[in-house]
Amino acid sequence: MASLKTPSLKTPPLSLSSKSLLRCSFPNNIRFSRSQPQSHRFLIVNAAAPGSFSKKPTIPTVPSPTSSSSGSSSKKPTVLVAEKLGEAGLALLRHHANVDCSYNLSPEELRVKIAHCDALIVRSATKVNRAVFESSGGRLKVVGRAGVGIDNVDLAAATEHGCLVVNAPTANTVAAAEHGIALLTAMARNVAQADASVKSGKWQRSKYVGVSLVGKRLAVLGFGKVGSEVARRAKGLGMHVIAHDPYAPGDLARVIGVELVGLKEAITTADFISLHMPLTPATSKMLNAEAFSKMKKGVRIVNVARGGVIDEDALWRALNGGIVAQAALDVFTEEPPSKDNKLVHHEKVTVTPHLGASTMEAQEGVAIEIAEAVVGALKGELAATAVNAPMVPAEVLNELKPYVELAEKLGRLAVQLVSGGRGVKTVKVSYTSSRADLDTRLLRAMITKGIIEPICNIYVNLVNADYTAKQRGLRITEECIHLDGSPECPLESIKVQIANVESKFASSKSEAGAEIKVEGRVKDKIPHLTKVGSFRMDVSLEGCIILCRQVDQPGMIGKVGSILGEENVNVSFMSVGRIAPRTHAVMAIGVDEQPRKESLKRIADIPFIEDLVFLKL
Ligand SMILES: NC(=O)C1=CN([C@@H]2O[C@H](COP(=O)(O)OP(=O)(O)OC[C@H]3O[C@@H](n4cnc5c(N)ncnc54)[C@H](O)[C@@H]3O)[C@@H](O)[C@H]2O)C=CC1
Ligand SMILES: O=C(O)C(=O)COP(=O)(O)O
Repeated sequence: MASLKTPSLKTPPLSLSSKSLLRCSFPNNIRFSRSQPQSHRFLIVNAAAPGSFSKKPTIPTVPSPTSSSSGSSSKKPTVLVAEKLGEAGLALLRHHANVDCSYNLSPEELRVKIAHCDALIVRSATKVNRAVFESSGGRLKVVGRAGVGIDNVDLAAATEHGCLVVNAPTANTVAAAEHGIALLTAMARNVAQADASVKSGKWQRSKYVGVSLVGKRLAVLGFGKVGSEVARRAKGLGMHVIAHDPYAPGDLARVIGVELVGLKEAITTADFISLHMPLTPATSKMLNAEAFSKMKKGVRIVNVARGGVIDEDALWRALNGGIVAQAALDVFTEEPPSKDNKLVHHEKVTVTPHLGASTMEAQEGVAIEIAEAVVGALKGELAATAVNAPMVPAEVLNELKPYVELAEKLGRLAVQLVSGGRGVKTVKVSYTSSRADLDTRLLRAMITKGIIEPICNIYVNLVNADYTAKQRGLRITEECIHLDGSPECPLESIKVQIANVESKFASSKSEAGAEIKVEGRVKDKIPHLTKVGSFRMDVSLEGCIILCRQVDQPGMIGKVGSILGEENVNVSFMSVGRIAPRTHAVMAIGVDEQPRKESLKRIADIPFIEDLVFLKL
């Protein structure tokens, strides 16, 4: 028995740093729950650069404006590396792309250069703002952030421009955690101040008496990759560690022996606070005057996250007012901080110049991680670390690949049946599946691509599909018709319906005449068209298709076939769908090349052919 239900869309959790920054919008009627482990997330971007390296899955895409098909250096994509990157990463990039290492570019120089680049790699110092995307003229396909924090990249602008943003979220975790611990211990024992004092010829042993860490309460704010590694190490130092993170998994905390608590409890009870959350609108100035006023007198603060999560003026006042005994800061709201920055010069503050990720090991690792992600994305392969697009697990992607092709082609066919391509606003997609947890994001994106690209000059990919649909007022609703059956096959069929439009092929409308309706399925991994309007057929979706409506009678196939033969048009398949014998039928003819207008007219003029349309796939 078939039952109707809205798809339950199981999507993996976002990279923790990206969770609150993801700005992809989805239609109102669909809710996404995120539940799969984050280690196997992948995304595909429609950048079609030449490919001869890995055999990872790709999806069929339209070539990007800069794509090429040969391996010659002039045809290779160009990658601008705007900040220092480890040699191993550069070597990997050079293998697949022309690499322009231009460091310390001014914003103007970056905007000029970017128009000639397919990818950009940055660290934390380069502001990749809207102007950068606008200056790229659509050529920029990938921004690689060689590190974790992506607060220096305008994700909304990237998404609107169909540009994928990837980061390197794992390679510098340990380095950042070690730096956090280094600052914690150095601060507690006044190492930096004492060092400067000795070097200036003094010997002030009583001035630099420190505080012990053992038995003290450390509150880790942001219990993600870095925060949890800091917690692990602090436990080793004998500290009592609590953590606050609204999204942290409780089981990881339990394993490490850390108690997850609310923000209030964390900041009011801690002797030490270590910050490890991303900078987002929600975390901006999270430690402000109000927060400081609630803290235990004499609290000590470490920040290896982002300067912006602290209200720096409020911290300065809290230091002077004796609430905060000491602070150790690796990061600042403005970097580098101005020469007269009050915090930098405060005697109770230890500072480093954003060194959290700066170990030899971390930089080599980050460079490789980002180079692989960027090269892969340029080739249309999977990106495990996309931060501005929905991500699909690799195994799901492999399985869905032929259905992804089917989805795009059905969208492309349906929109070509609309008179003048005008008035396409309401699209309903129905999936028939025995899977209760069918992930349709990729399919919906490709249907959107198929519908939008033939009618307007917009490049649509998985990154900007939902955004582009919304911009164009295109409302796509989805339903999943659940079948009892083997869940081996992810999808039985996909149906695309476009409502409230004129059709240039009347038979493509449903019985009620309200919507243009096309339906397809995958057979032997090949997408097939199985229904147009009320007419069943079975044609593989390759090349081009001629659809003819005729009065069903003997000899029609022969007549059409002869004309195509005379016109030297090669037929790849033919299929006739009819409601009942000798009534009306729709003939679908697959052709390898586009027939001349005159050839199509000769077919249309055959007696009893009532309607004809030519469709490109
Ligand atoms: N100083 C440096 O050189 C480095 C700095 N970082 C910074 O550290 C941050 C964290 O890095 P990872 O641990 O790798 O990222 P992550 O994504 O693994 O962890 C961030 C955690 O913060 C949590 N979070 C989000 N909003 C929060 C809130 N309002 N309150 C408390 N927790 C919240 C998230 O749920 C997540 O668990 C990065 O975003 C980056 O800004 C990272 C590496 C090096
Ligand atoms: O990975 C991060 O978030 C960092 O802050 C490291 O920044 P960097 O790449 O050293 O400029």
